[in-house]
Amino acid sequence: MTTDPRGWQRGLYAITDGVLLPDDHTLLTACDAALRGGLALLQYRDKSGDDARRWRQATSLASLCQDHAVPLIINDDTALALRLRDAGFAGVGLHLGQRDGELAEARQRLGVEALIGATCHARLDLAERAKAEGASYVAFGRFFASRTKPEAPPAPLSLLTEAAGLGLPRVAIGGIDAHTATAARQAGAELLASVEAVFGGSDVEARVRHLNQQLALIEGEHDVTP
Ligand SMILES: Cc1ncc(COP(=O)(O)OP(=O)(O)O)c(N)n1
Ligand SMILES: Cc1ncsc1CCOP(=O)(O)O
Ligand SMILES: [Mg+2]
Repeated sequence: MTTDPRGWQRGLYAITDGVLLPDDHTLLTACDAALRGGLALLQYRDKSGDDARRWRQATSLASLCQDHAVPLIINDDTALALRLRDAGFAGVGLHLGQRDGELAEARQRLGVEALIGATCHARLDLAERAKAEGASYVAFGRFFASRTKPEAPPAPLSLLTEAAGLGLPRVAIGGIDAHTATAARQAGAELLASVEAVFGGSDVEARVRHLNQQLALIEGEHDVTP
């Protein structure tokens, strides 16, 4: 699905935000720029509760992600992910928090191929349960101060190292930027999830390229951008 030879399991995971990207044009322009900069995954996270807006924006993003061969992950909403899949979009996945519905049921409804991620906060037991219920990746955090979700419970970086034995890609979230990404990656996170560092300023493509360069430096690679 993704053009990155390492697939969706490693790299930058951008998450949209209804405050930073308030209208369709801003959302689509910024996501297109982020995809050009090089993403492993893109998540549509919209808390508006406006079904028409959510369908309109999700279909546009699904089409964009398909063009870039990057999976689109739908936050919170199993029904929306299913509806997109049934409309013929490829590479549509789902991210569920602890209060967003049953992961096992979502896995059954979306099928074995779908990417489904789970929020595990600072708890390995939640990650083990998510794995047993069919999660494709487990997300921990927040690891650093976050203006997007300041109330998210804090987690220690050591948790990422402890979670290595799960054998699933580990996502680090919460205050991930070009500086903090280093520590999260070194602690073991394969995927670095970020809202503000990606979408919190102008020239989103340059911001993503800079983040990817930081990740490449950590790994001693020359470049991870496409
Ligand atoms: C990759 C990733 N990790 C964690 C979250 C947080 O999910 P959740 O706890 O359900 O909180 P909301 O995002 O729904 O506010 C996430 N969205 N993505
Ligand atoms: C959704 C979510 N869950 C835990 S922290 C967070 C927000 C991440 O946003 P930012 O990268 O701007 O800190
Ligand atoms: Mg949620």
